[in-house]
Amino acid sequence: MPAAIEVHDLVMTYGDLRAVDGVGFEVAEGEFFGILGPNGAGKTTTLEMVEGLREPDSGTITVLGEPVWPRNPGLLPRVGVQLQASSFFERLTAREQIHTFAALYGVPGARGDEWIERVGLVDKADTRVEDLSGGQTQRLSIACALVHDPELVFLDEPTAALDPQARRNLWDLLRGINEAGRTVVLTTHYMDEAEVLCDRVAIMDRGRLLRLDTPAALVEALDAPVRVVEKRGTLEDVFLDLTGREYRQ
Ligand SMILES: Nc1ncnc2c1ncn2[C@@H]1O[C@H](COP(=O)(O)OP(=O)(O)OP(=O)(O)O)[C@@H](O)[C@H]1O
Repeated sequence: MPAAIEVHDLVMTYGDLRAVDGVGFEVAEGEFFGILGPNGAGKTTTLEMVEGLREPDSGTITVLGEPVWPRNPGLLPRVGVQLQASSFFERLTAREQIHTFAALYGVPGARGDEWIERVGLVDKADTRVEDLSGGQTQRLSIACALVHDPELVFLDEPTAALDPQARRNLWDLLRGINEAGRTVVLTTHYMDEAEVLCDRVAIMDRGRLLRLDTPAALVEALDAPVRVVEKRGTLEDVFLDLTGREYRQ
């Protein structure tokens, strides 16, 4: 399968700090790829360089066969990036926000309405973005990243502020777009999320890539004693069984 992303020997320093220190990896087309690592590992910096938002000190990056730096406008319609809430247009409602994104990408506003529904924000469509909760804002930012049906999607901790209902719904949504052939790259702090969703994960720490493999192979290779507990489900499964999977406000 051709590579959607090729990264070689990426370096980014902030003063004395090597935030990203010789990172290299490939992501195949159609792959669901996760980047894991503790706070400050260099995940966001890596992602921003791969997205073409930040210029690396050194190293090369190719996305969908094209270089990402200097900024490559040809890639914009083919790639979706979940922006931080601070990048929203001020004083627009959720619907106006996503319609604006749709218009920028030249897709019909109706597509924005579909996405409002898919992320469970119909009741909040007429609410201004600054009055949305953290989880609602996050769902809107994901919808805005996907409204133009990009071939490749980047999501930075997409489920960080979400309740279990929204998290599971987002998992289903991301799995769906991946099964439809889209490449998905995300960072996460949730191991269960990485295990359930990702074909392969890269584990970073202190700017370096420590391991890269399928979740199963990484667990298999674990050279440490583990406590084996037979489980029928997780506490989260119980919680969702009791409280349902519908989006909450
Ligand atoms: N603009 C910047 N100026 C200076 N240092 C920075 C800057 N951006 C990031 N850093 C530092 O670079 C390191 C890597 O940060 P980065 O945000 O990439 O980590 P991360 O793995 O995404 O962390 P988290 O899980 O907390 O989001 C951190 O030590 C951070 O403090």
